[in-house]
Amino acid sequence: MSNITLNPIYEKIIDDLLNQKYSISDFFFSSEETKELRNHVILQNTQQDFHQAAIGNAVNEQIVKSIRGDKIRWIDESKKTKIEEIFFEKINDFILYLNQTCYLGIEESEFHYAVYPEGTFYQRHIDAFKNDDRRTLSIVLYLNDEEWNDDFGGQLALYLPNENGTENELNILPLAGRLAIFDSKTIPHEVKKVNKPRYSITGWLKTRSTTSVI
Ligand SMILES: O=C(O)CCC(=O)C(=O)O
Ligand SMILES: [Fe+2]
Repeated sequence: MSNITLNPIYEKIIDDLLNQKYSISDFFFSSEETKELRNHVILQNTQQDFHQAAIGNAVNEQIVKSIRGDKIRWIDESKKTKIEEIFFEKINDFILYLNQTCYLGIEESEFHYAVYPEGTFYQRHIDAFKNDDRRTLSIVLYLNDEEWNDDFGGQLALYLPNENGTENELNILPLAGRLAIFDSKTIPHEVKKVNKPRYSITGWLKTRSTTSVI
């Protein structure tokens, strides 16, 4: 650990994750980087490269839409553009830091762009799949414009368990450049209905599977 330079932004995220299983950071990416990623996602969306997001192996589109209405496009890290390269450089540096300081054993990551058209939402859920326990940390970077407020909806609601069995609902506004990170296996969450298009990059840091039989 001696050759790791202490990074205060990463340290704050790690402290939060250890103490409360989620962290909200407004300083991970610069406003310039956020703006470029935002322009990129808007341009791609106009080129209609996005498709209706699925849920597990559900096939009925009407049922899927009653649970989640976002449209997504997976990012291929091997074909990254200049701004995506900056995104992955920062994320991969953070993964290295997590592995070196917390021994998390992150071996893989996956990210997609997401657009929530007006009137859509994502009902309460947990990100880890029942038959695949590799998703460890969920990461969402919001790419909306600066003046997003409660009237626009689209809050990320985290449902945080209390010791007495009740839970607290924490509502997070999807502000430009805001990074939300939370435990993929234990934190139920939802995206409240949006009143105007909402843009983000969502992804997961994954460990080696502990359930698969080789
Ligand atoms: O966009 C968000 O705030 C959360 C998205 C989400 O929960 C998901 O894609 O699994
Ligand atoms: Fe989720």
